[in-house]
Amino acid sequence: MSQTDKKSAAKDRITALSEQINYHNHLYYQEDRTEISDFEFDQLLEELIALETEFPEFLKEDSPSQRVGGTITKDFETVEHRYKMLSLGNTYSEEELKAFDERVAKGLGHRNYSYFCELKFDGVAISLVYENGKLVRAVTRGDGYKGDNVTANIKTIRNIPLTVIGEDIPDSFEVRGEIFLPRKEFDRINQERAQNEEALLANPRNAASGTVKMQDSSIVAKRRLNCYFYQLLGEDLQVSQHDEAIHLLEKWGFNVSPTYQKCQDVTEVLQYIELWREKRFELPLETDGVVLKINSYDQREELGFTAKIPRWAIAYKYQAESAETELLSITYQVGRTGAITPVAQLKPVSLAGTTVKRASLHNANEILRLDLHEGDFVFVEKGGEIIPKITGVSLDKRRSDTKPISYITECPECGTSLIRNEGEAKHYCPNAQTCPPQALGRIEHFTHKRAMDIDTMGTERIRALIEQHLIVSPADIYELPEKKEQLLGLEVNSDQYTKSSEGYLFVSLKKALYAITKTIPLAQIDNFLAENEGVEQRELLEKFENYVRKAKKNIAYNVPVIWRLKDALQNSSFDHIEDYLPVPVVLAVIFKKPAEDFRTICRKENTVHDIMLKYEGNVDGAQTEQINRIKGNTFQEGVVSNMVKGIEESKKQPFEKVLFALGIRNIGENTAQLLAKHFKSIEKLKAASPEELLEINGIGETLVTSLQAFFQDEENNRTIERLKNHGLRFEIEEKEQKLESRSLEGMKILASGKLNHFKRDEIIEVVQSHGGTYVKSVSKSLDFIIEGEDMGPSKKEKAEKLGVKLISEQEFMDLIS
Ligand SMILES: NC(=O)c1ccc[n+]([C@@H]2O[C@H](COP(=O)([O-])OP(=O)(O)OC[C@H]3O[C@@H](n4cnc5c(N)ncnc54)[C@H](O)[C@@H]3O)[C@@H](O)[C@H]2O)c1
Ligand SMILES: [Zn+2]
Repeated sequence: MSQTDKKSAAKDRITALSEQINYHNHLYYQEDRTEISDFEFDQLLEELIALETEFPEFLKEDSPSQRVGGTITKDFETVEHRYKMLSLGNTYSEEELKAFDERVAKGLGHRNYSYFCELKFDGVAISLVYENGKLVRAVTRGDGYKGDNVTANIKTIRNIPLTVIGEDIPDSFEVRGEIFLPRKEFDRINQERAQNEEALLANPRNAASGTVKMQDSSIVAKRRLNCYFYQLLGEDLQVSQHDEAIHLLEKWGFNVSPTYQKCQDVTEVLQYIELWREKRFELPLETDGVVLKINSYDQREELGFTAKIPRWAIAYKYQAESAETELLSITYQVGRTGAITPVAQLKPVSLAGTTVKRASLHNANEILRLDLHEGDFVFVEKGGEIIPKITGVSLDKRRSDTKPISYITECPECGTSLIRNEGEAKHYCPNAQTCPPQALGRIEHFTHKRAMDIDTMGTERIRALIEQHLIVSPADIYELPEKKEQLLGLEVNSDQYTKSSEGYLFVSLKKALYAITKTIPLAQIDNFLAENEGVEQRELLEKFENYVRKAKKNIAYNVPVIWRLKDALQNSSFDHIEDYLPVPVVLAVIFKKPAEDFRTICRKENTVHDIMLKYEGNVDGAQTEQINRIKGNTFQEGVVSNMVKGIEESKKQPFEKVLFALGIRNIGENTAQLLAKHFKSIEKLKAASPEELLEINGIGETLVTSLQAFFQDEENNRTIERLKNHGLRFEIEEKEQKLESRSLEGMKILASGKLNHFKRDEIIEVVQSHGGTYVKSVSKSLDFIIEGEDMGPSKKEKAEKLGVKLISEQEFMDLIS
């Protein structure tokens, strides 16, 4: 290549890299998500810096190599930093770390310096400004020069000192640290989100960053953020070394992670790095490396800064562990809202101490982005995420004849054509009424403690009833008592099943091996599988054969059975899912027939019980026994009568609970109560005009639309009719309407903060039983607010602004007594 060609190629590459880096910076800092790993990101940046160094004429002032990646948002007040908040240089290798040390030695002209090592906490940088001992401002890093004023949010973090007391506190100083979401808290939030079928938070860092930038401080307060501090800045600080500053921070009550260590030279630094490589996973938060800083402030000054980073510090980043493995197939999960999530089924591979067999793929876009083909070899990585993710495809290993993965078009649970709304990443199954996971969501809501309260129908049981076509609509529940006979013997536990993308039923390897073999107890099979966790299926079956021979477990019968299983697997074209076997293959072994014979009856069925109902061939006694061993637990007499009792009991639930149980969109518990009290019967509610509805405080347009849509659907009206015939209450009983007093008549009231004498729900009832109306948000129309402990500052401010009176809990009690 000629010099000019090389130059123009470099120029193009610089432009392309800058664009890419800006794009990923935007995702990372503005949208709190990532599409590539930090390592990949840092490689792009490194390549850019190398090119810009070789061709300085192409270095632009606004190049991402010259700027801190974050920006300021328009949602918060912008504040200028007194001291710039810089980024850190980073490296992933020991050589580069040593090279850094050489640069330091050269810069200072001697080796008489020490390092201070800290872990690199993976959160969000924050600057706290204190004046006269009081926290006056908390600002994000932003673009390094200016950041967002997020003081109200930061004040909700419990261990951040709002006031610093002690001797010699400087009039003004600044403290910097990292806000983070503790791993435990992150897990808790995600568990809650999973239960509510909300999108999961991807990793603790993004979650912390998103939380700090929330507009509502009361939500921030609910997420227990925490903070570690690692820097003190100011004019007349009586310290000349970083370790002294850290000790001062500790003394003043700032949360400092006790993981720091002073190191005399780079060898000690490397030991520190090794010490924490694994141990850091025991810490309560995510860390992604080590930061080493020159301890002496004078020496720091001598070394100075580049445009973006200090020359006296560097971050050593631990590389996320990555592994390569084969993509076996893709399965699709259907959520309770109908959302489809693809899951990559992988050949087991060991990664960061665990065996990985599955990776999340999020949605169809992710599959396109990765350009996944059938049978690809993929790279999996376990970063801060809970579920491993696929970071790329090994193109060298791709066979020439493979097809790109084609996304499913039908729901694997019910066969309905999937839809995808414009602008949304996920596909949905629109069959809300009868698609099993969606029906499950509706019925779980119906039986919930706060609705019909049928606690004898837990999720597993409901799922079993739906999957075996005994219920789809809530009204079907009340017909179960007449079907006692059918209930006995139904399969309950369906965790043992899964489905392939084509809708074929798969059963766990454990159950399958148990069913096809003789005289090997389930517990022993379980043990065998646990000991061979991570062994790929084909090899696993070899091992199982050896196990049978060695343990002398009916070799004459069992070994040929294992051969038949291997043959049947080899000759069938079903997807491959680790830990599971296709049911047609298992049936083929049991009935000594080709798996093809079972193909059709095993599609779109949820249990072996159902499949056998469709099977027309002969079944002898031994085979029946084998089939029964595949099945999960079954409904027994005690369970059935218990369930029936719970169902009968639920008929006594008051109208407001029934109304809530119907699951009308946007109608929560309180609204149901409000509507029930106001209209007193479902007929009157149904007949109400939009105007009538809107007159009720707390009822808005959205609710009116939801109600109309609900009653327009004939299916819903049929359900109501059926429920009525079963004796459920669709009107208020006289005694429910009795009032305790009229002392709050006509008043609109809200309680905020924690009350000492009433629970959340109780206060609503108390207000209503004295003739008042409980209102959920602060507005001008309120008569007063009962101020509890820790009432949110933003709510209080709003109330004051609107001139709404605040009264204490005691004053309220006086009012009603
Ligand atoms: N994957 C992506 O798409 C993507 C995109 C942009 C950035 N990134 C990653 O994010 C990082 C962005 O770099 P950056 O500019 O935010 O700098 P940085 O995160 O690499 O380093 C500076 C920051 O480290 C933090 N830090 C944590 N512990 C510290 C300690 N003990 N002492 C001092 N500082 C500490 C501070 O918040 C400081 O602002 C890079 O590592 C990059 O890989 C990834
Ligand atoms: Zn469906």
